[in-house]
Amino acid sequence: MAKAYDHLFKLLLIGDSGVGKTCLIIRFAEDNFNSTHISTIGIDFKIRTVDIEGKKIKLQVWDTAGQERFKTITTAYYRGAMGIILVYDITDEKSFENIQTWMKSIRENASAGVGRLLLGNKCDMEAKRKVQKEPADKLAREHGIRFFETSAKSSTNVDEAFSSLARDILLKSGARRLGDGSKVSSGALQPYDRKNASKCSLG
Ligand SMILES: Nc1nc2c(ncn2[C@@H]2O[C@H](COP(=O)(O)OP(=O)(O)OP(=O)(O)O)[C@@H](O)[C@H]2O)c(=O)[nH]1
Repeated sequence: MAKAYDHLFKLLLIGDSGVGKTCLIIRFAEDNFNSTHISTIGIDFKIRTVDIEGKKIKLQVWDTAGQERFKTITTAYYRGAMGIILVYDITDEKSFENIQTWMKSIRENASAGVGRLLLGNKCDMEAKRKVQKEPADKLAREHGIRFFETSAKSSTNVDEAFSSLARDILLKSGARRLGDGSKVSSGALQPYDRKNASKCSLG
């Protein structure tokens, strides 16, 4: 029987409790949204297969608990991730300030060169916005990563964000394959240095 996919990529979402990590994953994997906040206990994952550059990419998306008390459990999963999505809430300044701490946690716990992506979630709540796009854009540029404003509620940029990270991982693994003649199927990826892109259709 033919294999149902060409590549399996493991992605991980991190960020403060309540920024919408679980909702983003549920929107992406099940096209659904729930307005109640049930804090993730430890770690969980969902799967969706997407088509990128003519390849079937199975994305295993891991959801981590944002609460500090689960940190020992969640950081243990960083190492196996090929892409890490850092999420803050555009209505919560503190969650944006803490992105620096989450970046540090990636440096300390993830594989070198892991793909990264910055998301400012809840961009449907423009009236309650506390974090402007410019500082987030600047931060993403400083780290050489892409940035999107998303809304799990209105579906804005959710598919685009996951697909862009998957595409970057695919391209990087292809580049490595060309470079050293060996196939890369996990972990060790090159640092990301493409031009940062950002958009929010509600911006
Ligand atoms: N308006 C709006 N609310 C959202 C959005 N995404 C999530 N929420 C709400 O924010 C709250 C927290 O969402 P969760 O997805 O549970 O947050 P989390 O980051 O997984 O939280 P932890 O599991 O505690 O780390 C819930 O009440 C969601 O309904 C969004 O895009 N827009």
